Amino acid sequence: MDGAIELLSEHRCYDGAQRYYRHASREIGLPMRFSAFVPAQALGGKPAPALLCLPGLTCTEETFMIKAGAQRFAAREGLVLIAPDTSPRGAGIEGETASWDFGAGAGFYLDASEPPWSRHYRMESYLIHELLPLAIDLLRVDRERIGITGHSMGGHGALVLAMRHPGVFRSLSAFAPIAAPTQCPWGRKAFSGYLGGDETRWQDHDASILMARQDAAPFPSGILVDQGLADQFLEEQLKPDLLESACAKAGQPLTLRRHAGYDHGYFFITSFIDDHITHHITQLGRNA
Ligand SMILES: N[C@@H](CCC(=O)N[C@@H](CSC=O)C(=O)NCC(=O)O)C(=O)O
Repeated sequence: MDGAIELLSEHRCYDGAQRYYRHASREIGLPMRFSAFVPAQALGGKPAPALLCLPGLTCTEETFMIKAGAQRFAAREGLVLIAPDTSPRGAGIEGETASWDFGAGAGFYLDASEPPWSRHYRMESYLIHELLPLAIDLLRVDRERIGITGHSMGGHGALVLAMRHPGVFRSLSAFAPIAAPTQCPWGRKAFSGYLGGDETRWQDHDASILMARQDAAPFPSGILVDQGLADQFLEEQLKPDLLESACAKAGQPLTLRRHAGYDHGYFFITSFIDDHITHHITQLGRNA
C-alpha cells in the first residue's frame, strides 16, 4: 500500500470545508476513511489547532460530523476537526460483522494482539502513527496543539490514548465515556477478543486504572467529561464514578458534569459540544 490520499468529497461549511477522505493505510493494511472539517482560517493560512474526535460503537467517520453540530463552533475558533472510522472494514475475518459491539464498527482504539484480529485491527497505531502525522501534513495542523475527545467507545479511546501517549494531546474531554472497560460487558468482550484472556494486559487500556497509576496530573489544566443521567448505558457500561475516584487519587482536575434527563445519543452531544470546543481551544490556544 502506498498511502495515497483520495479526497472523496468536499462541502462548503461555515466558510470552511467539510471533507471526506480515503487512503491506503499502512498500519491497518486496508483502505481507511476519515473526515475533516477545515475552518476558513486554516484553509490557506498558518498551522491551526486540531481536535481528534473519536466516535462510538457502530459509527463511521461520518457520524460525528453530521450529528454533533461541532462545525459552527470550530469555525468560530479556527479549530480543525478530524474524525476517523471506528474500525477497519472488510478485513475478511469470520464473524467480523456478526455483532455491533465487537469487530467492524467496534475497534476500541487499540492494537489487537490476538489472531485473527491482530493483522488489521490496529486502531491505536493507526491514529497515533499514521492519521495524526498525515493530518499534520495534509491539513496544516500544528502538532503542538492537538486535543482529543470522543463519545462512549470513543470517550474510552480519548482518555486512554491521551494517557498512553503523553505529549501528543494537549487537551482532553469526553462524552459519556466507557470509563472502566475492564469492569463492563462491552469492554470485557472487546478486550478478551482483541487482547486475549490475560486480564492483567487489559489494564493498560482502562482509563480509570491508567489514571489511578499516574504520579502527577497528566492534564493539569483539567479534563472535561459530560454524562447524561438518563443514559441507558450509564450503570452497566460507563461507570464515570470510577474515573472520578481515579482522578481524585491522581490529583487530576476533572470537571464531570452530570446532566439530568439526557440520554446516550447525539442530541446529548450536540447540547454540550460548544463547551467542549471552548475547553479545547482554551487549552490549545487560539491563533493570533
Ligand atoms: N445498536 C445499538 C446502539 C449503538 C449505539 O448506541 N451506538 C452509539 C455509541 S455507543 C458506545 O460506543 C452511537 O453513537 N450511535 C450512533 C448514533 O447515531 O447514535 C443498540 O441497538 O443498542
